[in-house]
Amino acid sequence: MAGVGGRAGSRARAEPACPRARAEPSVGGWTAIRVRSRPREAGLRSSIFEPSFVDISSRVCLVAGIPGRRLICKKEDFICSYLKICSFSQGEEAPECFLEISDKLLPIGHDFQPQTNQSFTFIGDKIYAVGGSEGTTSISTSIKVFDRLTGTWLAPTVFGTKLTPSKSHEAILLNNDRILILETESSPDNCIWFLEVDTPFVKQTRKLLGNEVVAWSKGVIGDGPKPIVISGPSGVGKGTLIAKLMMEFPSTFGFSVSHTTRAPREKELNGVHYHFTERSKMEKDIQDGKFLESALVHGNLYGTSIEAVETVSDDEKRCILDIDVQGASQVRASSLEAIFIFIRPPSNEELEKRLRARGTENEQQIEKRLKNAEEELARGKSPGLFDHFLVNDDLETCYQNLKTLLALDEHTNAPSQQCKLSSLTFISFNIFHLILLKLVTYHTVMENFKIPLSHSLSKVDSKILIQCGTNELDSSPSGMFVLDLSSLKGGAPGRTRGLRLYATD
Ligand SMILES: Nc1ncnc2c1ncn2[C@@H]1O[C@H](COP(=O)(O)OP(=O)(O)OP(=O)(O)O)[C@@H](O)[C@H]1O
Ligand SMILES: Nc1nc2c(ncn2[C@@H]2O[C@H](COP(=O)(O)O)[C@@H](O)[C@H]2O)c(=O)[nH]1
Repeated sequence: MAGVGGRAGSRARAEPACPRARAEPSVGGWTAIRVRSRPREAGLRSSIFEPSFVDISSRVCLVAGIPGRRLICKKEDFICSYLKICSFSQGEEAPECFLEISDKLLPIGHDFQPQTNQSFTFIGDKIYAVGGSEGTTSISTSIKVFDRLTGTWLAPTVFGTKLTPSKSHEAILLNNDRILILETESSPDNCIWFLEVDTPFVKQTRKLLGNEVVAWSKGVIGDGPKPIVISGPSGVGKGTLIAKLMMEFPSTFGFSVSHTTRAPREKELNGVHYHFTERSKMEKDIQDGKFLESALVHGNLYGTSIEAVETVSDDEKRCILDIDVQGASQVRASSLEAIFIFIRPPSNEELEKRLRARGTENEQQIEKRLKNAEEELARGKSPGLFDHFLVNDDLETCYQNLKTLLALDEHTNAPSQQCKLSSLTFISFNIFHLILLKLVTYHTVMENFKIPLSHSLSKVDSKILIQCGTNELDSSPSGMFVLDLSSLKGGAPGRTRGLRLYATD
């Protein structure tokens, strides 16, 4: 049984004595029903849970939830299959079968009480309860999963950057594998989150851990920059090139600090160059699904933790990973969606010269690294693994090529908006002025965009229509907005990019 999430009521109203529900306009088969109260004359024991009632076609129907909460119900799925069994006329005793079913539907009254600002999303036999708070104005970020088959609550392992608490949120199921969480009254760069519940990343991690797994991924308006994976044999100059990039663009790039079991070199700092760690600890963390990738390289364990990548994204920077070819192919298979760059040496002799000149390995280790370099150079050619190849002969030339590839060289370094505008200067003044005005209006609207408490949502295909009501207390714009999810990219462990947000008439 598929279903949708309902948002906990942020605008609870006084309960009338009689059940009344106002069916709001149906969009794409979805009907929003505002549930107001429980009928006294129904004579239902409310101890099982606090049910809400709606009056549809002169039948009193029970809806799981709390009075005052607004539920969004899809006729064919949630409500109908539910109503068929448990609808009963106003004033009738509730049938026994209903009590049984309601128990399984939401285990409220047992070890769980629904809370304010908590949403429930029904996916198959699971119910995902997100957020909730008792008596406070902010939601917690807790997630509970109820398994209706076993009637038990599961404690999921939660990956990813947890959403920032807000006063209330909406939960909308997408593709049965993730729940879109829209936080009200939050800024546009902080209000869109995805709770992945059955994406490839979640499936894979669930298999690894053998228990329930969910993962947060923050939504990004626009395409956002992809992370960069840099690979190549030891001594080719990856670290040198990355250091130059970080030095020139300190606010653009962030380095993914790997874990390793190798001993620190002189001048290497724990937490800066690597997280130096015990093998048993790292193996356990890998088993616990904390790593995006890991590999045995030159006899030591190396790996990129999910946290390492998230830390850079949380800093709003573009993540750079310096990893070997095995790691690169694991990242390629993940949902990180990065740009993969392979650095080649001008010759084997030059590679050996650089490794020796670096003076960080003993003879035995140098020989091991040189031998592994042959294999790495061969594996680097694997079809579809790397997007770009650079030869690091002259360092400055290679660095310039890397910057060109990343669109960072002087000609393309200007912000895209400026480029767009400068090309418009050739267009007649009036058209230019009009477009400029539209752009400025658009950006002002979008910068200020936040979903006010007073709003309604509907889902049409891959678009979420957000009708924002006027709120005298804040300056958030009113009107209809569209959140277009048709080109989603990436996802946990990382950002979900490719979202479009625009105002519409
Ligand atoms: N183009 C270049 N020409 C000459 N020397 C270089 C060049 N690029 C890097 N080097 C030097 O080569 C050595 C190895 O470089 P670096 O440590 O950056 O390699 P790496 O690929 O990061 O190695 P590892 O994979 O072992 O971490 C360093 O001493 C560095 O200064
Ligand atoms: N698969 C991974 N490989 C990694 C990671 N961090 C570094 N590396 C690679 O290891 C070798 C050796 O590094 P060194 O610092 O000991 O010289 C080098 O090729 C790195 O790219 C990682 O997290 N995962």
